[in-house]
Amino acid sequence: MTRKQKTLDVLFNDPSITAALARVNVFVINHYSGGRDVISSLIPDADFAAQVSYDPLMWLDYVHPDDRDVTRQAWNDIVEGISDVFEGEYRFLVDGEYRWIANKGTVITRAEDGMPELYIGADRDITAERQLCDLLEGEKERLTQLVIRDDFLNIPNRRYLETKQSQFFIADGRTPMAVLVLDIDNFKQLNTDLTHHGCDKVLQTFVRHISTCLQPMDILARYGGDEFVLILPNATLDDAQAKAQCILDVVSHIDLSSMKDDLFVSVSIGLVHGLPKVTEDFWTYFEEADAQLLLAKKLGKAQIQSKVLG
Ligand SMILES: Nc1nc2c(ncn2[C@@H]2O[C@H](COP(=O)(O)OP(=O)(O)OP(=O)(O)O)[C@@H](O)[C@H]2O)c(=O)[nH]1
Repeated sequence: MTRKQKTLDVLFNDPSITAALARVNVFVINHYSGGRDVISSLIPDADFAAQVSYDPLMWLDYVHPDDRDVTRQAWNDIVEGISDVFEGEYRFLVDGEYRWIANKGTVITRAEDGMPELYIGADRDITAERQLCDLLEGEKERLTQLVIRDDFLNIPNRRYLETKQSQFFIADGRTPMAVLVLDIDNFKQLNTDLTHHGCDKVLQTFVRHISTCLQPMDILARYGGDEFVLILPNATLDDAQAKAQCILDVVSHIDLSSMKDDLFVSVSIGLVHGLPKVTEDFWTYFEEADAQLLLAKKLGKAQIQSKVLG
């Protein structure tokens, strides 16, 4: 008896070994001309087991359509003899439902035509692990959103500006960028006139009004208190100045008469525009815009001061 036949006898003809292998998620497939033997831990599907044709690609029909192309590519390397070792994670039809399976295995022998003959691998149902990972990922994303958003005004906060710069600030020397720093004028006095609670409402109204000047890709963040940052990726200087003017106008139309007569709101804006260089970051632009804001305050408030960075 050949060494190979001995191996096959042990694997397939000793029921205790067959059962033990399946229990520890080891599966073995022996293809031979005209049929195949399978020891399987996770492929109890009667339909699959009943298939006898020698088609090493047939099992891919049981892989979820969304995972099939990637799995097929990896398995093709095995079939074509490019590699003997296979590793993959995919959804597989087990007893009528798709389960996530991790499969790692290797071809032990090939037939004369080079096709895989004896394949041994370990497969594991990782559905519960995947579900837990998805749950944790979702929770992580939810917590991240909580940390980088101002939950009172429902816009990004300072931490967003500090941690997500790569998402909104392109510094390649050729992409235009405008950064505006906005600060409500005389908010301290307004707090005295309208109470802190009343001014909280003003902050919400302020954000609602400003939003009418913005487009989806513009980012309005609360820096803190009554100070806000507006990032206008890809904006021309004219666009940025038009938006700043729009903000000045809509804020001047905020109606406080339901709270108190003869009160109005205004905002001062520092605007910086340029083509950020690789040596610059968001804070370079922020500092310059903040300096322009200070100038606007000094020159009488309710105005825009701009600077173009070289
Ligand atoms: N109602 C309310 N007030 C806040 C909040 N955060 C900060 N403030 C108040 O906003 C005021 C900010 O005042 P400043 O910006 O320093 O000064 P200002 O009176 O606006 O003066 P200028 O900025 O020079 O026009 C302070 O009185 C803070 O207590 C908030 O969340 N709600």
